[in-house]
Amino acid sequence: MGLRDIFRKYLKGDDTSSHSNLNEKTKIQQQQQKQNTCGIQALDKNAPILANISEKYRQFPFATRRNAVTDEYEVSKESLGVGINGKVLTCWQKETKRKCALKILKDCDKARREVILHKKACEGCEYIVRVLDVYENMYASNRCLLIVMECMDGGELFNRIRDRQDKPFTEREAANTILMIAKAVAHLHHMDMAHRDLKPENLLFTSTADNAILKLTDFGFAKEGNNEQQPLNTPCYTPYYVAPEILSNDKYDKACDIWSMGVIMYILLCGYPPFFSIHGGAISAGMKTKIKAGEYQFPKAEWKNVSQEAKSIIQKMLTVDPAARVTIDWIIRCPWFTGDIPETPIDMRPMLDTDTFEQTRVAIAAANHNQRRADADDEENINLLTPDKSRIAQRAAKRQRPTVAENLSAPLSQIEE
Ligand SMILES: Nc1ncnc2c1ncn2[C@@H]1O[C@H](COP(=O)(O)OP(=O)(O)OP(=O)(O)O)[C@@H](O)[C@H]1O
Repeated sequence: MGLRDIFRKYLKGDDTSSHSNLNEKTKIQQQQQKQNTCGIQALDKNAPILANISEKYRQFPFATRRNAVTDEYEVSKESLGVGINGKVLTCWQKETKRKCALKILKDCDKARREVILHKKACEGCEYIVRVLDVYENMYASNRCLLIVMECMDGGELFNRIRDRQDKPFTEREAANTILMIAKAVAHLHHMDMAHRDLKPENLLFTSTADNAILKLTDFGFAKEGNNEQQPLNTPCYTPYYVAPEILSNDKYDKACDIWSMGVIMYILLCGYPPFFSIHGGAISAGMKTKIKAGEYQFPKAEWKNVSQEAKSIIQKMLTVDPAARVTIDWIIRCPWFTGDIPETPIDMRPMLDTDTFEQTRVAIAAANHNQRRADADDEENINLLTPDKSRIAQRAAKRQRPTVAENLSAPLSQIEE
């Protein structure tokens, strides 16, 4: 049995937890529908600065609006996506009828940092989701920041590949996709910013058209400058994409984006991640060891038709020592992107298997939520769905059988072929 089949088997292996995860997701969505647009209110012009906002974030470096977002936008109940910070809703600009996306964050330092960095990053780069407006409003009795963004109608990276039935994904397309990600990351790194949460859920297509552009979003963990004496106490990560230096609690910044890109590139070329496991918690000790040692393989079954050049780029991206890892400028210059790339079809089904992939995301989000709540740094950024998500997290923590996410977290060496 090849690694692709093993990955597929373990994705599908845990029916009970899959169902409960699906139910939890439905519950989150129902709760969101209830909470949605009702109760968004203007913020009084003279409302005092929140006591918990630190000096650094008191002033936005751009104009925000304090009138209700509903003055200019029709806010729908339709949810475009579920993130750990809550909901992203569809809205329409009343004047232009333009479809947009609305992300609501409880106002606090972390939310302000996200908005400020996202707005700054999207200027001058077509590969980063545009922030159109920022409102300071009241919502569900909380002071909130409402980010109006361009609507990415093509959806998330893997969902688009999965939904495409007509032709298989190829190495040529993988190169085009990675190049768009690389251009977004290059823009950030050149402005001395690291994204630090690069994953397929944060990579969205403008539309479903063939020539759609892939753009990066979610600056919730982005960091500017080289202020390295203050790493997050408990780094947040999605197990598949986490860089070894984060697991070792070392300083981490731009180089961790390169590692995550390496993982995404690996998946795009074979259909399963370089590091996954079948036992233990959301990220098992065995999986951590493998990531820290940079131990992964290019099994012949899936990799024999992939170009040597692509493999070599992945190897350089997945270099354990962040100082020795290639930089984004090196990656951008690789001839692989522009050269004669094979049209080898890639079987993405294991990773993209419709339901299991969604359920895995929910389980990982729940596990991460647990971790984030333990981090005093993040404590104040409680999202508007906290009660529901806490329940999922508690349930995930108590569950005897491994969840789907947990299934994905055992080292490859533990898998017997
Ligand atoms: N501009 C947009 N257009 C369309 N869909 C979007 C847009 N922004 C976000 N989404 C959808 O909402 C989901 C959650 O958005 P986002 O990642 O910004 O939220 P989050 O709460 O910070 O998530 P995370 O759990 O990754 O930290 C995305 O994965 C995507 O599916």
